[in-house]
Amino acid sequence: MQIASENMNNDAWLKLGKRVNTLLAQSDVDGIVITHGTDTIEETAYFLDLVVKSKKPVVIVGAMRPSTAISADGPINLYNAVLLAGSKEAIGKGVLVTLNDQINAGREVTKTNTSTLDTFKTPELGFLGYIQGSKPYFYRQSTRKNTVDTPFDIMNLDKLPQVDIVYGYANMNPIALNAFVAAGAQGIIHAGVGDGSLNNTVVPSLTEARKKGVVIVRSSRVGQGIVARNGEADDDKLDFVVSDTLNAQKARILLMLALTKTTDTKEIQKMFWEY
Ligand SMILES: NC(=O)CC[C@H](N)C(=O)O
Repeated sequence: MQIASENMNNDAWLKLGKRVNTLLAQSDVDGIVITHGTDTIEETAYFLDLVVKSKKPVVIVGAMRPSTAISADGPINLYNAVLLAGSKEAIGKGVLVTLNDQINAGREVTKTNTSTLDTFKTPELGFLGYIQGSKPYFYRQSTRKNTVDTPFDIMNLDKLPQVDIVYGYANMNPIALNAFVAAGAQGIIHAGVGDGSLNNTVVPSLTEARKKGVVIVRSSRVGQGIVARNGEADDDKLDFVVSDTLNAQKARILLMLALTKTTDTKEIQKMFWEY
């Protein structure tokens, strides 16, 4: 597909995931490079990290400068991506993202700057390694399960459950949340302030939604750190799930896939601690 990545959607992810799995099952394919717009690279990377059923390298790559710019970064990024996807070092590391001579994990990478070349980062936890002189150098690896070690199988799916994101802010109101639930959301990611705090104005609607069976995940708008269970809300009583370190857009990916397996909030919580 040739789309701007702001137009990425669930159907395209399913199509891409199936294609990647089909190609990786071939013995003459050693790895895959996917070129991708940078706006939603982090979502596609985590989606594939959870649904690809192979240890062969899958590398997603983008460029921050247009090809017409002075010192465009596309050519070097693409070159690095191909060598990474063909390297032994990248086998079993999950889906990887490379730009700017750095390698990040699909679960953790996020776009941190609207425009600069060094925009892709793994805040605090750090990137996995460098590519220098046509060689990948790895220093660390995510401890979270990916690819062959997750239970998610998309090969027979033609739709993903509706999960929407509600953003927290001072003077928040429940209008958007109520609209998502009325429109059939099966899951809501609440990107709360601080460590996932809930404004009093949305608690009744969240509680009501949960009673209707909607799974509520408390994430944070901060972008770094853990949202811990029973921290800023009584998750046990409310029967909510916490996102651990996943930002809202990544929590949405995991919750969609989790809901293809179960609606049990205890099981879903375990997934957020495991993947
Ligand atoms: N720098 C880019 O990747 C282009 C941004 C574009 N909006 C996209 O994500 O597809």
